[in-house]
Amino acid sequence: MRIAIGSKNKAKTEAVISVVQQFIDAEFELRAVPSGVSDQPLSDKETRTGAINRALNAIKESGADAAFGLEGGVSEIDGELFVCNWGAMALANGEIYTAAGAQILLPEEVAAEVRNGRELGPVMDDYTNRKDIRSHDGAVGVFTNGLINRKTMFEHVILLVVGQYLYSKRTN
Ligand SMILES: O=P(O)(O)OP(=O)(O)OP(=O)(O)OC[C@H]1O[C@@H](n2cnc3c(O)ncnc32)[C@H](O)[C@@H]1O
Repeated sequence: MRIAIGSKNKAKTEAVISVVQQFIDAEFELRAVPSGVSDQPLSDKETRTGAINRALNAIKESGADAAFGLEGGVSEIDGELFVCNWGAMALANGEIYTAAGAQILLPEEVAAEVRNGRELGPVMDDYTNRKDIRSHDGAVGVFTNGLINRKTMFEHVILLVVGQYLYSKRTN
């Protein structure tokens, strides 16, 4: 099966490849496609739409049999901001499977910058004094003391997505 991935971010591409290759005989190609949502999605709904758009755009650009999209964002609960993540798998026949990732609270110092219109990626780089956090630990890795990094969190999302795809293909 030819599978496209709608990003070149290593935390995303490595998560998709490491999980999917366990269950599907696949050749992968990476495509940096638009998400069709704002650079910093501000709700679960917008983040999920971004993941779906990335999967659909990757399939359209590549002509692959299936494609994955992963999107990070923030969502607000009772005035506090949580980092949120969504994944989608789109098939050439139009089927779409989606799942959400773990969510954890962002410290108010970080949340305030995002509310002021900055993207979480550069905010996290400034906060940690490190480069390209979004492609490695991610906010989830930083604020769990490295126990769950962004790749591991995305692996869980991909397991949830691929599991639904495999369930739909089961024969009783
Ligand atoms: O290369 P692409 O696939 O675009 O990956 P990205 O990390 O830049 O883009 P996302 O669409 O996943 O995330 C939207 C914004 O939120 C940031 N973001 C989301 N989750 C994050 C996390 O766990 N750590 C740091 N930044 C994060 C990200 O860097 C972007 O600025």
